[in-house]
Amino acid sequence: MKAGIVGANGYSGIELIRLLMNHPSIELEMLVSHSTKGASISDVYPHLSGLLDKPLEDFDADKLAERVDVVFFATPAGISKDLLPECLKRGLTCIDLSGDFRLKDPEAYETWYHHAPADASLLNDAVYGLSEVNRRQIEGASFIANPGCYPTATLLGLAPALKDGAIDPGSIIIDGKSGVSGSGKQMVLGNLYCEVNESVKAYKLGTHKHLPEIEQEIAALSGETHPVTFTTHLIPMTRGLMTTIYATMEKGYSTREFLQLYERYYEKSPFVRIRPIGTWPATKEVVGSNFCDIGLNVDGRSRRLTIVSVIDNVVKGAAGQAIQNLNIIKGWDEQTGLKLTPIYP
Ligand SMILES: NC(=O)C1=CN([C@@H]2O[C@H](COP(=O)(O)OP(=O)(O)OC[C@H]3O[C@@H](n4cnc5c(N)ncnc54)[C@H](OP(=O)(O)O)[C@@H]3O)[C@@H](O)[C@H]2O)C=CC1
Ligand SMILES: CC(=O)N[C@@H](CCC(=O)OP(=O)(O)O)C(=O)O
Repeated sequence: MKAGIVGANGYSGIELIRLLMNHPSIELEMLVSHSTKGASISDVYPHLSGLLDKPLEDFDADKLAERVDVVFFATPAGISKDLLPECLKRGLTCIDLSGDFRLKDPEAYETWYHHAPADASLLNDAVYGLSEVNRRQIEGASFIANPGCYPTATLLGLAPALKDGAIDPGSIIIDGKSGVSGSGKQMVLGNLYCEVNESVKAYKLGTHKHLPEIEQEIAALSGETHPVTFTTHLIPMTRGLMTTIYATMEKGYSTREFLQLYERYYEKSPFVRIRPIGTWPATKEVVGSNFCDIGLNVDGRSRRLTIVSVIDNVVKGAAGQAIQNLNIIKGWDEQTGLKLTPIYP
């Protein structure tokens, strides 16, 4: 099967390249860029010298349709909503890593993303690609809205408890922390070394575009719509993302009972690892891999459950989950091309 990447030059695009180069059933055929077309990908990224010397090309839906079967969009918000429909029309399988098709409500997209929304019927056609939770809808689909990085860690952390009715969906507080690659490769003053190093800062309080996405999917899991509190922090590391989630318990489970519930829910999900009682995951334990590691703790005094969920933002939070979704679409083993050992130390 042949693949194209639109936005090949960005951080998620370059991670798609790294992973797809090792996928046994995919051949990388067309790399689309915006500002560096004409150059070779290895000119822009010398770490690929001698490994991949493909040219970066202009977006052309007809050329993509002639040359590839699947297109990954790793473009900033507001781009794929215009380009992707051209590929869908031509019968291509499309996987969008941006937020353009995640929200079902076009007005919510306009409010949170400050762009005109995609066509409402297309928003309905897009399958929300949270692999472990929506596997059945993803099988055989041709159009995936890949989840955001914070929503991936958050929703995998919440899904078993919400499905069971074990926590109150109206009580959820999410404390998110991300490495700087989460912001992409564009130049931003706040991402400079001196601004980030030896510091932790909160950002986008109450305005983060992942808020409506998380609320939409909590409603899908619990059947109830509630606002959540979600605070994001920038951490001086390149990759890695942690969400620490707090929720009031509806059922009087012990930590051990919650762990059993989570083990059962993720029994057939090789990329989700549940930590044994009394241990909680660190980002370093998943970086470079498609794993989401989850640790739990019941605070009997406050009747709250604490969930700690970690991922690599560019793998499970972007490129890895996108490939996992393609594997599910095609009926291949979900782990094809993704058996990656985390990089340690
Ligand atoms: N970084 C992360 O951890 C995650 C990112 N995402 C999402 O994935 C998408 C990509 O993010 P990320 O890789 O971080 O972003 P980057 O800013 O690193 O890269 C985006 C790339 O998109 C390209 N681009 C911009 N406009 C166009 C266009 N009109 N046609 C073709 N290419 C275009 C740019 O190419 P050029 O350089 O050639 O101009 C740029 O390289 C975003 O929507 C992001 O929100 C999702 C989850 C996690
Ligand atoms: C550190 C950092 O800035 N992270 C970005 C992640 C956004 C992102 O990746 O956006 P989508 O997943 O919605 O496409 C942020 O918090 O805005």
